[in-house]
Amino acid sequence: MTEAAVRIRGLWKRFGQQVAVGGIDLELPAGKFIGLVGPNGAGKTTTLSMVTGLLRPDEGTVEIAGHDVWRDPVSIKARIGVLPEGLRLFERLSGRELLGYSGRLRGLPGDEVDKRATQLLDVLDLAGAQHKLVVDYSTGMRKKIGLAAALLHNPEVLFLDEPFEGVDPVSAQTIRGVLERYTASGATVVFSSHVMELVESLCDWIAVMAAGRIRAAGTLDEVRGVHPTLQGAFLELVGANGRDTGSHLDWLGGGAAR
Ligand SMILES: Nc1ncnc2c1ncn2[C@@H]1O[C@H](COP(=O)(O)OP(=O)(O)OP(=O)(O)O)[C@@H](O)[C@H]1O
Repeated sequence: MTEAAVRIRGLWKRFGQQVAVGGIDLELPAGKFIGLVGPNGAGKTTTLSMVTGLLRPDEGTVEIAGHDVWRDPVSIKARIGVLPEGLRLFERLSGRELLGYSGRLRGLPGDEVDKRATQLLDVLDLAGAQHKLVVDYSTGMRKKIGLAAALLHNPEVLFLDEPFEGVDPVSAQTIRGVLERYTASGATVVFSSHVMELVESLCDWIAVMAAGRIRAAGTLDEVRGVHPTLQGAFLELVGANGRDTGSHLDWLGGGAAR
């Protein structure tokens, strides 16, 4: 039995009448590349926000490496790295300054921060843009500098909300390599994505969410079950098989304005 990196029990979050997360119990195994997948509005971001201490749950507990996220926030924050959705960065700092600031905030010595920042900027192909202000970065560059800031203190568990969105294929390959190396050393990556092929090729372990609940969780083979692809299993698990794909939009196409 593998040790759990993250233990979620009875997690709930409501926004008014809307139940965003409706009672999740989940243990995420340590040292794995874990994919959290689900359709739009399934509750992935809300779950990740509660798990990383960014959003207070209505009910339930989350433990990371045996520490309660909401009772022991300081020790948790030293152990995790987070690339949140809608990442807010210090826009008026350059990429290098941002890493310098993040590293010092984490209590790392200045020369170690400089060394790690140089290596991360190189690996993520941001060295040429390191003195540019973050406000002038492209979407993909923002993801990469956010990822570098999340990795700088070598966390035990890394949480990434849609890390590959807006990232070009070359950078995606690099990010993948960095993350594979990171998990091979025993660390855990938890990431959310809509791209099933990507999840299928990267993840050892998957949790499928829909309407605020976990529909399936386990190894890739367990979640795929009898389906040849994760996409097939996903569509069945979230109840989207046989859904109308727009056949009634008979006015669409052909280019003639009518
Ligand atoms: N701050 C908020 N106020 C009100 N409703 C919210 C809020 N945040 C999320 N919700 C609602 O909670 C539900 C889950 O949203 P969430 O962003 O967690 O889904 P998601 O799985 O991350 O979706 P996506 O894949 O589209 O990013 C949605 O119905 C959403 O409208």
